[in-house]
Amino acid sequence: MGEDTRDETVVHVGGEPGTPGAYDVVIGRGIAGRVRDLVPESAARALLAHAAPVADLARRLADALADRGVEVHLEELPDAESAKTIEVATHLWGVLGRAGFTRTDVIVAVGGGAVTDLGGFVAATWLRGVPLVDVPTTLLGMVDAAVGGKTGINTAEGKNLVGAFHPPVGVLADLDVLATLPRADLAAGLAEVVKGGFIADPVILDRIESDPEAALDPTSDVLREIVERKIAVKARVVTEDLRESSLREILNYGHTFGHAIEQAESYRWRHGDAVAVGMVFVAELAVRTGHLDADTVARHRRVLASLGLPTRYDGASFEELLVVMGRDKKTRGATLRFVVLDGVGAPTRLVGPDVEDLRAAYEAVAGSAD
Ligand SMILES: NC(=O)c1ccc[n+]([C@@H]2O[C@H](COP(=O)([O-])OP(=O)(O)OC[C@H]3O[C@@H](n4cnc5c(N)ncnc54)[C@H](O)[C@@H]3O)[C@@H](O)[C@H]2O)c1
Ligand SMILES: O=C(O)C(=O)C[C@@H](O)[C@H](O)[C@H](O)COP(=O)(O)O
Ligand SMILES: [Zn+2]
Repeated sequence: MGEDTRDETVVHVGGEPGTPGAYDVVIGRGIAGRVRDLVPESAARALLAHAAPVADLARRLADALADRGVEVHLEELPDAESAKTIEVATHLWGVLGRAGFTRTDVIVAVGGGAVTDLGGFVAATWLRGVPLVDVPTTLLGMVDAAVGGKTGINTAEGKNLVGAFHPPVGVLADLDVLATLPRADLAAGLAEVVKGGFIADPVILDRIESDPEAALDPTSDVLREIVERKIAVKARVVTEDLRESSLREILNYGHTFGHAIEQAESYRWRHGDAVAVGMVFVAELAVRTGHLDADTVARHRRVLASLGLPTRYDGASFEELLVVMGRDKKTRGATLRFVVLDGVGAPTRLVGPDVEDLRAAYEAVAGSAD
């Protein structure tokens, strides 16, 4: 493992440092060696579960932990969403059981959001909870999935329907690992960054609008600034409301429709792409229900399109998507609930919208040009 440059920013999440559920997100460049500091001293064993494209990084992290005397078990996972299954979780529980993992041992998840969600779920459930270190290697993982403690897997009925809140003990976001990430995955990560702009931090939108190409360049200062801003938004929200009793719902902006697209398309759509369309849908819904002005909807389409993200969808029918949206975790009884905006940075809830308003928003998304 090379020398650290210690070009890093630390965002703290949770209560006082050292208290349960509190942890640091370390953001920087050339900082992979910091994994040694994030893995608890007490860990005698580490399960290092990783995505295939970052196998070299995983090996280097494993070597760094082995140098510290940790017994490391490396496991390469099926790609992307196919990692988030009960079969993969069962396989990892078997690895942990055979190796005798105890409550002081650690799981290190190295990959995109799919790997950190799955690794986090296994950490949450093994012995009812063991320490988790997240090393996100996609932009989306860094700005969203690895921060906040939501872990989970998919079932046949929908996205993330099984899971647990299980905060990591540390998150290592080394922007250098984004060098190999395809542009389409960078853009998908930026969809969640844009979400952070619309719900809480308009400066994010200003930065992207001023220079979308810089936002897509993992070596740029612009990308670093908006990554740090988005992580700060998420840290503030989950520190106040880890278990999504209220405020945390704002992080689900665009997700009710987005998750329905993902399931309807059998997870062939990237999560960030689906969320991009989901934000346009819910902005259209907000206009129809008297919350938002048309200019802000147009701004959604403009900023997303400037990053090459989709803003329209006409695959599955409205009726099909409505059924899936009914299984969204914000639904109460038969009442659908959406996060909508009263304006940029002013999220609120829309409870039980009229089905004709939902249909009109769907038609606006199905008919609009990218
Ligand atoms: N828990 C949360 O709060 C939360 C938040 C947002 C998203 N998510 C979940 O995250 C998942 C999406 O995450 P994602 O967008 O990172 O997708 P992903 O994990 O599927 O990764 C996208 C692709 O990039 C590859 N990859 C990873 N790192 C790479 C690298 N450095 N270079 C080249 N390729 C690399 C992966 O192998 C995969 O093929 C979804 O399942 C979504 O539900 C969870
Ligand atoms: O952290 C949250 O809370 C979010 O809603 C962040 C989302 O970007 C993320 O996709 C999350 O996994 C969605 O959660 P779910 O509860 O709708 O499954
Ligand atoms: Zn998301």
